Amino acid sequence: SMTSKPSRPFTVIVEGNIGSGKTTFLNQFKRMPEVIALSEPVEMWRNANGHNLLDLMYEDPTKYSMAFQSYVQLTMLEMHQANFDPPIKVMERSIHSARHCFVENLSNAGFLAGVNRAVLDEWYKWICETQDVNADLIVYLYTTPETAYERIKERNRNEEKKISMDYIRTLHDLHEKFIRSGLTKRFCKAPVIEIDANKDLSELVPKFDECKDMIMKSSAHND
Ligand SMILES: Cc1cc2cn([C@H]3C[C@H](O)[C@@H](CO)O3)c(=O)nc2[nH]1
Repeated sequence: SMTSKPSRPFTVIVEGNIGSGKTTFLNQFKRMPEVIALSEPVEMWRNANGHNLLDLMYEDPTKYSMAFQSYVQLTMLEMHQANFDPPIKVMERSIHSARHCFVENLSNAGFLAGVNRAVLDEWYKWICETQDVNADLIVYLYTTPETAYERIKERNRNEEKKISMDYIRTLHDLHEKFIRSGLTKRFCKAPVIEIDANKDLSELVPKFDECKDMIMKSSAHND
């Protein structure tokens, strides 16, 4: 009989604060043929039709938060809908952390007026109701705000020069709430896999390998 191909690959979403080690985690999967690892589309945000929306947002969040988060929502939806052949897709962040961590933060900070937040929210609700933006596993890379901030300063990404410790602490709290409030159950039934990504990289890789094994086992289960 025809086996009905699942509408999407076994989907893993990697969530975590800025500087929590997501890129390092994703790179572990880039070598595996049965996995397609999709990094956050930062390059698209840096060049949206010639505009560096990421830089504009950090330079003048009041003026550009709406344009930036609206474009993030579109690019994240494209990532959710990207269905390649490999049976497993690992995504860096999601349309969900965009809404519940970053949009929430900009709104709380007063950079996103109520009307803008309402429009973003209407799009988000419609997308969740009509598109398949669900996941099979969520991996949460836990760090302290201090560790995250240290790594951001080390990595020294140009647009992130102005990031303050307060911003990272607030984002940390929003990620903790997003992950631990049960909100993720709306788009992923499985329990969140948490990795203590506070360690330095050498201790982290064995943890990544352990997590990779769990992902491979769960996805095999899924077929
Ligand atoms: C989904 C989502 C990711 C994301 C990243 N960012 C920022 C945080 C980092 O400085 C940079 C790359 O993650 O983009 C943001 O402001 N809003 C976002 N929303």
